[in-house]
Amino acid sequence: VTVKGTQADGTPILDKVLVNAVDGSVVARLPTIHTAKNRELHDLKNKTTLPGTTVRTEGQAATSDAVVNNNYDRLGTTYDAYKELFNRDSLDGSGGKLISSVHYSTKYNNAYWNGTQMVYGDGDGSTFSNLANSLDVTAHELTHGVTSNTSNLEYSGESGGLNEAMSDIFGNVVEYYGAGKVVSDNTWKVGEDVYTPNTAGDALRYMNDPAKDGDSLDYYPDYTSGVDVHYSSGIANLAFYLLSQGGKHPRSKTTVSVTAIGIEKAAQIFYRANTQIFTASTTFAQAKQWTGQAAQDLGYTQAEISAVADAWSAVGVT
Ligand SMILES: CCCCC[C@H](S)C(=O)N[C@@H](Cc1ccccc1)C(=O)N[C@@H](C)C(=O)O
Ligand SMILES: [Zn+2]
Repeated sequence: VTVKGTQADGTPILDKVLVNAVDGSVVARLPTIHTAKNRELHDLKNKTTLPGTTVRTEGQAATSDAVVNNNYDRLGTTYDAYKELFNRDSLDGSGGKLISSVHYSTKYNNAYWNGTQMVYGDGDGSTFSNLANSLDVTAHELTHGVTSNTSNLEYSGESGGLNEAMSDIFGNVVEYYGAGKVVSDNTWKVGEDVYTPNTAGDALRYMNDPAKDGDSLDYYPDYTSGVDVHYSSGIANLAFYLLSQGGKHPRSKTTVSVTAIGIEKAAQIFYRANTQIFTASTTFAQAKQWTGQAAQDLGYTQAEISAVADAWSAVGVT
C-alpha cells in the first residue's frame, strides 16, 4: 500500500497494488477508495434563499461562528458513525456532499431536509435553542438524506411515519455512537439538547414512551391516515426501543414481552431494512416483515429474529 496523496481533510489517498513477491513487479492495481466527509457549510444570515454564503468546506479551519463550527463537527460525527457502524460513505454511499445551511430565517423552531440539503433554524431561545448545535437533530436530518438515496420512503401516510422514525432512530444511534457507544436516558430522547433550554430533562419526543409528548402514537391500531408523520413515527420508534432494550409496552397497550438484543444489532437490522429492502410505499406491517427478513439476512439467531417480530407485536403491528 502506498500513499498516493491526501484528501482535503488530510486523510491519505491510498494506492493499493498487488506486487509479485519474486521480482517486485506490479501484478494488479486495486481501486482507490475515497472516504472523505465532504462537508459544505453555508450561512443564511437569517434569510431563506438556499443555500446561502459558503462559509466552511471540508478540511477548512474553524470560523468565528460557533454554530457553523458545531454543525461542522456534528456532521463529522454523523459521517463517522455511518462509516464505522454501517460502512456507509456519506448520504449516497459514495462520498456525496454533506450540504448544510445554518441561521435559516429568524427564530425558526425547526430543521429540515429539502431533498438535497440540510437546513437549520436558530430557534427562538424558548422552544428551541440553536438546532444546528445538536447531534441528534443533525443526524436526524442527514438520515433523511440516507433514506432518500435508498428506500426513499414516501413522506406521507404509514411510509411517512416510517421515514420520520428512521431519522429519529438513527439520530439517536449516532448520538449513542457520539457518546462513546454508551446507552443512557438521552439515547431515547429526541432533541433533548436543544428543546426548551429553560426546562431540564424534557425532549421533543420520547422513543421509549412516545405518548409522553402528548401527541405521538405508541400503538398501531390508533393509527389513522390523518396523523402527522412526527406522531405516527412513535409506533416504529417504540418498536426499535423495545427491540434494543427489551421489556413490555410502557402503557400496557399489549402484554407482549420483548427480549433485548441490544442497540447495535437493532440498528444493523433497521439499517439493512431501510437501505436494502424497504420501498417508497412501505407500511408498518411490511416494516415488521422486512426487519425480520433483514435479521435473517444478517445471520442473527432464531431468538433474535423472533424478538424483531415481538417488538412490532408489542406496538400492535400483528
Ligand atoms: C418545515 C417542517 C419540516 C419538518 C420535517 C423535518 S425533517 C423534521 O422532522 N424536523 C425535525 C427537527 C428535529 C429533529 C430532532 C429533534 C428535534 C427537532 C422535527 O421533529 N420537527 C418538528 C418540530 C416538527 O416539524 O413537528
Ligand atoms: Zn424529519
